[in-house]
Amino acid sequence: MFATQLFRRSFSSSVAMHGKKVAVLGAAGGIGQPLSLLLKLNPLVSELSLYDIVNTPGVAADLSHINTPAKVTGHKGAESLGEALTGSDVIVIPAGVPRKPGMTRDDLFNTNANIVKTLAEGAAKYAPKAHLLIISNPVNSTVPIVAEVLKKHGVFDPARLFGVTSLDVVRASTFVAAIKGKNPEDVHVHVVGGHSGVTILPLLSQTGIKFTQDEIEKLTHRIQYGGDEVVKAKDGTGSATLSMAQAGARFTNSLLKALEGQKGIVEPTFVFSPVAQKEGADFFATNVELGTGGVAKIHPVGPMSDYEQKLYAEAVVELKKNIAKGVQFVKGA
Ligand SMILES: NC(=O)C1=CN([C@@H]2O[C@H](COP(=O)(O)OP(=O)(O)OC[C@H]3O[C@@H](n4cnc5c(N)ncnc54)[C@H](O)[C@@H]3O)[C@@H](O)[C@H]2O)C=CC1
Ligand SMILES: O=C([O-])CC(=O)C(=O)O
Repeated sequence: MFATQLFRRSFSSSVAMHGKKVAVLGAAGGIGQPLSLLLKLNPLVSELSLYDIVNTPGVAADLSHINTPAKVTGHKGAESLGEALTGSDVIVIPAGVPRKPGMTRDDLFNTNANIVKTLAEGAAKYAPKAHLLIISNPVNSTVPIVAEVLKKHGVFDPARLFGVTSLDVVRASTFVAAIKGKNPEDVHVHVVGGHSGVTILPLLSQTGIKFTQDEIEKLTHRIQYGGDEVVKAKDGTGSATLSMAQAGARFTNSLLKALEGQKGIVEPTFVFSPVAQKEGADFFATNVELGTGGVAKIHPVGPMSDYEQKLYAEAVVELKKNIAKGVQFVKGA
């Protein structure tokens, strides 16, 4: 009870006037369950619709006993996707397989591309005005897949499609704070680019913190490959789930607050963006101001050191390939 109250206070100090319907697709999974728990505690959520191909009735029954206002419904199997999605304001997608040691995120493409495409088709049909938050990897390709599916259905609005890259920013704060003896909550790192390896570019030069070149190189590598630390430690049983659930709940909460009309909410996210379009990358993560219609203002990358400029060039080369692969998957089908 006390923990619940603490959680609720940390999300928002004011009680929602009108809540939103949030659907979680992949809700029975390693991310889906703790993410759904955190969303059940969020006072801005009036209805929580849990969809998966397995186990959602149990997850929904369990969460529904928590004494917060959000109404919880469970939907299992493809035939129930329509009822799960209809009326959704926000759809969060953590459906799909996670990595095992030795795999890259791109190795998940063959399985997850199909899963995400099917779910995007459902969203286009049953909730064409919803905001879509994509967690499923490889994010650099799954977000373009969703965009192409929505375009095919004539319902693509770039202001309502987000790749969730919040975990990179959460990790960057934690890792920088650890070596500088600071409170991680006080450390803000602008992480730009995409969500895999060299495409993750932490702009440590913008933090105002002094680093040696050795610290910069080690921290950059750790932030780029933070996901691998968890994959290795989980030793074949999956990748980050709990930290991802927290990061995903944080992003969803920020969006919900912006949809309710709160101003000045900025989150890093991978969106259809002009930032790197002249270099050929149509999607790019930078800080984005959120508003009542989703993306309100895309911030530029900002000043970069010579070292960061070199990494930026490497990131864009890889990102372009990942984006093209996603686009081709839908266009070539
Ligand atoms: N964006 C990010 O920063 C991060 C992304 N991820 C990615 O999130 C995804 C999920 O990871 P976990 O939750 O650990 O995996 P998991 O295997 O524990 O859960 C995935 C869930 O998706 C469900 N699912 C599979 N096919 C589905 C379909 N067609 N429709 C609906 N649900 C379906 C499964 O039944 C399962 O419950 C992975 O692709 C992983 O790489 C993981 C961590 C961070
Ligand atoms: O590493 C993975 O495969 C999962 C992920 O995206 C992350 O933890 O950042």
